[in-house]
Amino acid sequence: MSAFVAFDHVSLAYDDSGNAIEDIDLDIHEGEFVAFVGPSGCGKSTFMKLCTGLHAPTAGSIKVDGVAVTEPLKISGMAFQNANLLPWRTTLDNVLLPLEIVKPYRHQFRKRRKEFEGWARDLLKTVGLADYEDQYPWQLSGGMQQRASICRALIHQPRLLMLDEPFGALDAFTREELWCVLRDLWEAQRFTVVLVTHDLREAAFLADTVYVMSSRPGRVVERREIDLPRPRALDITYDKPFIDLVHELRAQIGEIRST
Ligand SMILES: Nc1ncnc2c1ncn2[C@@H]1O[C@H](COP(=O)(O)OP(=O)(O)OP(=O)(O)O)[C@@H](O)[C@H]1O
Repeated sequence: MSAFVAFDHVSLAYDDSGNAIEDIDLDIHEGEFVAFVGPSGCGKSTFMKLCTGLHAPTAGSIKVDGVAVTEPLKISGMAFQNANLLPWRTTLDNVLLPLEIVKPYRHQFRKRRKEFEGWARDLLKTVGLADYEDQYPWQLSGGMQQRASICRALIHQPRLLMLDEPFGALDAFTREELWCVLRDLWEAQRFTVVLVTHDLREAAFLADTVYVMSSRPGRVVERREIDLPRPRALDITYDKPFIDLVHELRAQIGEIRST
């Protein structure tokens, strides 16, 4: 299988203080769900910026879908720790936003608005927000806002979904609920996912492959395939194989932090 995202010995130095990430060499296949974990400051967000063309590498090269990344990618959707919904727009209108901005949809927006609203409504229904389409962000809980933010990231049917700590600000129960929301969306649509997280359980539950990064300069020190069968139910997170796996990942990061 050829790589969908290909990092070929990539390094990035933001300034003359040295590399933020160094010699990242990896392939992500189309439809794969990968997670990046590592100590704070190891370069997880930097990896995302490189992957989506928000920064250019200082060494090495990056290809997405066989094409060198030289400008911001149009085939990606993104969600972050803060939902960042626009407070003056309803949930539905927030979800529609990328279609007003991203090519080729923006030129068709007026003409196809009803159809696009249908897409947004379908997504909102999938994540349990059917009754909140007309509410404003301040009328939603943090978990609901993050659900809407994931819908917004997916509305233009991106082939690559980039998630930077998307559930980091949520309580443990809501977080686990949203793992399942994301799992179901991914099972149904099989877009490629790059998830950056501090939560090792989250990485192990959701991902096919977990990359562990070292402290600055961030290098990939471990590639771990998660061979737990799919679809995965939350219950598996209480089973021994899962707990052992998370312990191993934790021990590895502990080692990195102490060196
Ligand atoms: N725009 C920038 N200019 C200069 N240095 C930067 C910039 N962005 C990040 N860095 C540095 O690059 C390194 C990696 O930062 P990055 O945000 O990618 O790490 P991270 O693993 O996502 O961190 P965290 O887990 O704390 O979110 C850090 O040392 C950071 O200070």
